[in-house]
Amino acid sequence: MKVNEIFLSIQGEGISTGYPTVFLRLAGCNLRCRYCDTSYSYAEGEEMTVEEVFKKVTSYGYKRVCLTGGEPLLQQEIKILLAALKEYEINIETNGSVDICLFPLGENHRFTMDIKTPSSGEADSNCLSNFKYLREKDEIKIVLGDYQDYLWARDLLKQHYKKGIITFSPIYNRIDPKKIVQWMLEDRIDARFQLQLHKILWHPEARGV
Ligand SMILES: C[S@@+](CC[C@H](N)C(=O)[O-])C[C@H]1O[C@@H](n2cnc3c(N)ncnc32)[C@H](O)[C@@H]1O
Ligand SMILES: Nc1nc2[nH]cc(C(=O)O)c2c(=O)[nH]1
Ligand code: SF4
Ligand SMILES: [Mg+2]
Repeated sequence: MKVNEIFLSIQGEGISTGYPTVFLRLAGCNLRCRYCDTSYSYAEGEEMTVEEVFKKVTSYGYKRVCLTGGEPLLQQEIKILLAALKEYEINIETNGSVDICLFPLGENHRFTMDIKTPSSGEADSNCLSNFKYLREKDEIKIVLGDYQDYLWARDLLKQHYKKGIITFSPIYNRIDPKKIVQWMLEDRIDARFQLQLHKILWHPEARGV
């Protein structure tokens, strides 16, 4: 597996925000979101065997893992890793462009699937058939840069949403986060608003946190 970084921090995003979590960031991505805060993961990485990754991830003594990147679903070996970590609570941050039905998940594992909005420049990459494979416990994450993105996302959800926990969040430093809250409440949207907690606690460009 090509690994960009492995570190222990607290989960800064999504429904497990605040819990100690081991982060496994795989290298390489098939998209180029304009706002991407992790472009250092596109090329930088070290080849590690699944056994080496397993050893490192389990060495921290926490049973909560965030598998991210780059795009983690581009590396087939994650299937072996997920099987080895079947008792671990794992969320897989995926960009929504990869067919998730090729990665059936166990009870303790869930997807956090982005829907790429127009501001990302990658809205044509969304694999919309993924909506039918998401379960109640999976997350659908929508990162917004402006009102156009919000309207676009609201309409897309109306058409395609089936199951899963929806979160809205801002592109960091691009939009006043309060505006998103205001739009959600005006439209009586029953979704979760979130900020990237790690960027509040540490420098927004800090790595390994
Ligand atoms: C770096 S990506 C890696 C996983 C996968 N490639 C994806 O896009 O979901 C992890 C999460 O960070 C979010 N993200 C990246 N840059 C961001 C930024 N500048 N502001 C807010 N969220 C950002 C992405 O939308 C995604 O939900
Ligand atoms: N603390 C912390 N929480 C995170 N949740 C998702 C992250 C990611 O980069 O995918 C991330 C990250 O980079 N740091
Ligand atoms: S898909 Fe994720 S890692 Fe890839 S460019 Fe977009 S935000 Fe960055
Ligand atoms: Mg991040």
